[in-house]
Amino acid sequence: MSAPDHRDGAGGTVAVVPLRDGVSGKSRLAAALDPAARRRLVAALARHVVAVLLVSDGVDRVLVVTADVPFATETLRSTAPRGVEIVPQPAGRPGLNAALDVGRDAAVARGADRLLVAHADLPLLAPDDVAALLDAAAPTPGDDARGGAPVVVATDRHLAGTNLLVLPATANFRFRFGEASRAAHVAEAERADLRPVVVRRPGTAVDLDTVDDWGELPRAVRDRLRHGLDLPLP
Ligand SMILES: Nc1nc2c(ncn2[C@@H]2O[C@H](COP(=O)(O)OP(=O)(O)OP(=O)(O)O)[C@@H](O)[C@H]2O)c(=O)[nH]1
Ligand SMILES: C=C(OP(=O)(O)O)C(=O)O
Repeated sequence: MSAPDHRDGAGGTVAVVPLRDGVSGKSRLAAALDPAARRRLVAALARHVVAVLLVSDGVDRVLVVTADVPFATETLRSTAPRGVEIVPQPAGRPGLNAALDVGRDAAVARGADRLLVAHADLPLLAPDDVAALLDAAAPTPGDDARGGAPVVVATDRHLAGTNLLVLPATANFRFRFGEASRAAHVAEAERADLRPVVVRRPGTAVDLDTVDDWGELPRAVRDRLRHGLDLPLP
């Protein structure tokens, strides 16, 4: 069952997508793609993730947090009319975890009761994946009495990182993206007395960081991303 639609009012589930600048991202792909191709790739991937979130049941709003507003604006030009909002990341708050704190503040200010953090580099993400994460989450954020877990961690294919994360918007939960973040987020949920569940599905587990990740993508997906072409929505 999908969450109620709060598009016209306060509350609901707000997706927060961190997006790095158009120059430095995807540095680990430098051996496979030149800077212009990496920029096209980052843009096409971000458009894909945002487009999936915008059509997913249960997602009420999409915020993209970035220090590079011109890049994000250009990247999302085709999706912006459909409701994505770009939130500037101040220069004094650098890094991924700080970006998410900025996004959380913005989401709470817009009345969010649940956050869905989604990285902008998930080429196989589909609306069914988003639905599965929200189904695994407690219907009332922070309350698992009616089934579902307050914190849902969607890990990567190595079971090491976190590609998406569902949590109550106002929970005392520190973002711990970086090395071994799957275990760090599970520990953080337990510290905050919020039951965590870890989910691993093909659409949520495949992120694009390394040359190995690039090589494992279906050829048709690689060809589109190399040229900055949008990925088809399933
Ligand atoms: N706003 C913001 N987003 C970030 C930052 N660092 C990473 N991201 C985003 O967080 C997600 C995961 O990024 P990573 O895979 O850790 O880093 P990356 O920049 O994509 O790639 P590498 O250069 O290889 O580390 C992607 O959506 C990035 O765009 C940051 O400092 N600020
Ligand atoms: C920062 C993370 O992602 P990535 O593996 O994309 O660097 C993480 O998993 O915590």
